[in-house]
Amino acid sequence: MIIKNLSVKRGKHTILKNINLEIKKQDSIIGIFGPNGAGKTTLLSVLAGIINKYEGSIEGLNKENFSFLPDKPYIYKDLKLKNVLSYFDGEYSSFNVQKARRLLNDLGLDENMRIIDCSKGMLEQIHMIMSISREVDYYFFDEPLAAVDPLTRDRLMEIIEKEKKPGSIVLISTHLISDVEQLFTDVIMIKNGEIILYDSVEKLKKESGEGLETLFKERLR
Ligand SMILES: Nc1ncnc2c1ncn2[C@@H]1O[C@H](COP(=O)(O)OP(=O)(O)OP(=O)(O)O)[C@@H](O)[C@H]1O
Repeated sequence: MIIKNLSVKRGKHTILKNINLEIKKQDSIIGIFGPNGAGKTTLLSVLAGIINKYEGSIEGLNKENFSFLPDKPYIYKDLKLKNVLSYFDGEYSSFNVQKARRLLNDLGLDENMRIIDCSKGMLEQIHMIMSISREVDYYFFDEPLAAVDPLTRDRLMEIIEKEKKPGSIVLISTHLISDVEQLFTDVIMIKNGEIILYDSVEKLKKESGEGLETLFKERLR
């Protein structure tokens, strides 16, 4: 995926400023960090085609080769979980229904449960399972692990690592840096709509001798 000179404006306000990124390292899991309002959701929404008013170009993405998990629940509340499975199965040729069933079962989520009866954390798990069960080249997850308890968070992180399509690339925006930092191979930092850093975690840690959260606070001060 190659992003060239990407800018997003709302009236006089520029939300993303001339972003250039080449994201091509297979099997990378990239954390997108930045303060509130930095532009993380806007960037992921542009990549997912939700926002289509922008300047610049994005190469390498098409309707069928990415899976997007927005920061708010979007699954229709009146459905039972089994209907959600059927819906995804019919809607996306990339959806692996056996994988989704296995993961729901592993997490103890009953297919007969109605979405409206799910807790916030359960909803987050269901959305993640639906998203990761698509066999795609790119996964875009916007703040996916905010509502789950620490044990479930660990299990979901394991699921992201193990269950994504082999060779695929995952972009995850999050504020939970220290909780999830072992998941990331690379980091993108955004400040005021600009990319101020894109590097591998290994290199950053070696250079600074710090954890990612300390680095984040230093760079974004
Ligand atoms: N529809 C809109 N109209 C005007 N401004 C917007 C709109 N959507 C987002 N913005 C502005 O764009 C900026 C970036 O917002 P965005 O949601 O991308 O940030 P974020 O990094 O995801 O923040 P957070 O960490 O709080 O979720 C903010 O200043 C926000 O006010």
